[in-house]
Amino acid sequence: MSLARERPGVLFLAVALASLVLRAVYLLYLHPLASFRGPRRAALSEWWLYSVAKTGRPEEILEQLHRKYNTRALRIGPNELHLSDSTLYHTVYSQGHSFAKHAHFYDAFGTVPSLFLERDRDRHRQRRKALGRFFSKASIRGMQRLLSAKVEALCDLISAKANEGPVNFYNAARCMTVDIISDLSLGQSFNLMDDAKANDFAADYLHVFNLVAESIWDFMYIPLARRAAGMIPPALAAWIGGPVSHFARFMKVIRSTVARFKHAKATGKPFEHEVVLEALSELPDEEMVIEAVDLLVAGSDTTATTLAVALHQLARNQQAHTALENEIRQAKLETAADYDLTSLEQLPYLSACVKEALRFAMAVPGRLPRVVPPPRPGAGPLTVDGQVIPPGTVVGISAYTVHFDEKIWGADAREFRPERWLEPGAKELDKYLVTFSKGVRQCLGINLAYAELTLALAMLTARFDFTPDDTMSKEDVEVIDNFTAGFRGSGPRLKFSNL
Ligand code: HEM
Repeated sequence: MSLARERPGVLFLAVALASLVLRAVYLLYLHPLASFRGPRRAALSEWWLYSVAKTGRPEEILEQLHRKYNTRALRIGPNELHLSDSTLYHTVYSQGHSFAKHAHFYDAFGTVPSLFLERDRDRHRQRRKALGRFFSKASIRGMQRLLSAKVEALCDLISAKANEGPVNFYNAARCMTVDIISDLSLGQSFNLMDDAKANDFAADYLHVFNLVAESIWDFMYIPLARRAAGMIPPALAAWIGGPVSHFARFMKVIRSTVARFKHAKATGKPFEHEVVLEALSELPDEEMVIEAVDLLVAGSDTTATTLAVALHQLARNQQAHTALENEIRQAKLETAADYDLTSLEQLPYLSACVKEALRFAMAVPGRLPRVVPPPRPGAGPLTVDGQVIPPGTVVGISAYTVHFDEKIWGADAREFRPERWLEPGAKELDKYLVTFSKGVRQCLGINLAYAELTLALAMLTARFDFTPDDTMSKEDVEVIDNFTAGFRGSGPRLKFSNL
């Protein structure tokens, strides 16, 4: 009693220390995950996971730890496990909605529930239905002219710049994918390709995507950071300058496009083609804005990274490059009209290159955390190596784990080898191509991504020879994970010559 009155600070510290010690004892010895192996620091707090994420290469670190602790269910947080058993992928990411997205992880992406963030089963289904029609295979085929016009514009730009030295192909691909998704979603292309003055294709808007990517782990593990960022008024953002002001401008453009869309709809003036906003027109303005932002972010760098990795690998792998070139030449693709998606999809080597690029580049390489549901009648509990994973545990399996699993792909799992998709039994491999995740929350943009990759690989191979820029460093092409993959340095730079 007297200590509380005379030295309240000391008492407070003693209580705080005791509760920390008690919490540590609970987490290490009494928690339902106490028997799962992993670093002690991981069991004690989420800061360990934050520090691992910030290295940019969390998947490699987790892979080493699975080996070190000799477990396929590694404890990576107080209540989280990373699983390295590829056969469980379809259980965790299933057609049923039973494994829900983990709120704490996904809150980093925003607070307004977009399709990507919605956790309510029925609301997600409704939104998915509304948007799904637009991104169906048939609908994407219907947009083929728009897509090939954009790929052709990229080829023309590269052709014009080919004599000026190597091209930053990663940025070039990003400009193209942003132009495509902005046109499809908003009915108004950002025209980044038109703004690209030099061979580095360093359009201002790409800084916005860099900013989103670079902040994601801070926003995830430091909630205060995301709240503070959300409160920056536009005038202050403009004053801060750099990527923050680009982001404010980006939001302004989207808000005014949504307003313009609503006005055009009310006055009966249609857009040149059907746009995604149409499917969302019943939503409140802010939800429309956030959905458009999500589509722009989800539908640009992901495809661009995959395309950049594909071209870089083909530039390094003469055998694969020649095989693709021969197939494209024999297909006699002379005018833009010959680049018909249905016909291109029949070209086996091209299709193998697209799949191998999706496997090897894995534009979303990491774990997608889900919460283990309570057991359902008739279904057994989630079990790894004989250990039952308690309901309420957060679990995730990385695409990196599945795509580099030698039991599935063989000893050359870490090599870019399109031929693996043409060998006997290759059909079985489709199941383990998890780039877009699987089940009810799998990517909405699969058909669009496949179409862009197919058209771009075909057109670029038909028009150019390309080789790596020999001034590129290892760091330039080192892939890092900011939820979506990016590069530590410039990304692939390639020398193009017209064929
Ligand atoms: C190679 C390119 C792409 C890759 C690798 C990719 C990957 C993924 C992955 C792994 C998810 C699941 C994320 C999670 O569960 O947290 C996802 C969801 C999503 N993707 Fe993609 N994506 C790509 C292209 C696109 C494109 C072009 C669009 C544009 C429409 C798009 C829009 C979305 C949306 C809206 C979701 C949320 C779906 C839902 O929760 O129902 N993605 N994507």
